[in-house]
Amino acid sequence: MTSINIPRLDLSKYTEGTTSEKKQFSDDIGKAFNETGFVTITNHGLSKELISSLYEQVKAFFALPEDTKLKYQKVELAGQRGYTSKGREKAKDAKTPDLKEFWQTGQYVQGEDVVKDEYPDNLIVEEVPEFNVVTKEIYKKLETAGKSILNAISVYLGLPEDYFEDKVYNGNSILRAIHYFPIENPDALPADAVRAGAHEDINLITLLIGASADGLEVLTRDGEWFPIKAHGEDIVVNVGDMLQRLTNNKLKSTTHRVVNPPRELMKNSRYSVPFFLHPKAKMDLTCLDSCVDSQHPKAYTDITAGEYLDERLREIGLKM
Ligand SMILES: O=C(O)CCC(=O)C(=O)O
Ligand SMILES: [Fe+2]
Repeated sequence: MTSINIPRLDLSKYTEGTTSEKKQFSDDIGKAFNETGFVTITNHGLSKELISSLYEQVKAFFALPEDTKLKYQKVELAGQRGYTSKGREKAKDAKTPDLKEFWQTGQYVQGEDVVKDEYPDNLIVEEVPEFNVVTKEIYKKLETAGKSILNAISVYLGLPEDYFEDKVYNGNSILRAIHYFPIENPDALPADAVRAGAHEDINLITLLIGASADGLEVLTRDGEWFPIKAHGEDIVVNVGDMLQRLTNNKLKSTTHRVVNPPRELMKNSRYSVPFFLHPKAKMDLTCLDSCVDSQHPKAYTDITAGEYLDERLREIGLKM
């Protein structure tokens, strides 16, 4: 069996550490992103209490009657805000939709910014008022943690530490609360139906709360699936396709999936909350000069983040 290194890193060593601790963090996360594209993070600024309260509210939302949840489904927004019901999203090359339903919250735009008119408004769940409050707080805290991680990555890449700052300010990031719903009769499922089919994330980096429940697996370079084991409140952070593209494959966007539990546990729900950190649509994803040389010829055409996102949302069935 392949063993892969998914290091557990302390983010406070970067945000509050000495010069040498900061350097160490950049080196460690850079190396891990170069090899497998996954790390787990502690001291990320989200308290245990905040995370439990998030789960409480997420459970309360998904427990609402389907009719109520469907009030918040806006197909014309390609699932980018509000509710997406069962059976709508599938992994890029899959035939059968994932066994999940989810909710998406977008940016809370600060100040006067042209993106205010580009982004759809967030939807407010009237029936569960606290859900709106806690998802907003989680959005902001994960965005802050994500920005620190991008700073550390910039240092690793030899870029100015603030390279991503203006690109992700008021960026198009999405917080997604996912409910992998109970399956009462596993025999009735199509043979290829899974909680989340093998895929790569589209965005720059993903920060995931909820790794404590089993099921998340990454594909190793030897073609074996390797389960991610994280401690209770750890956050799993991985590289998405936008960062892989910008770095001309120096940082790896690794394929991952969520497998179904053993039959006897199919009746249990699984919840997870990924934050997909996106830049503004106008960010240029042209491969960085510093990542292109004769051993690493430029692997991608030039594209902006907005154009790339559009292309990808079509592939997963969310955009027509
Ligand atoms: O639910 C999980 O653990 C991972 C979900 C995921 O990979 C995704 O939504 O992109
Ligand atoms: Fe993912």
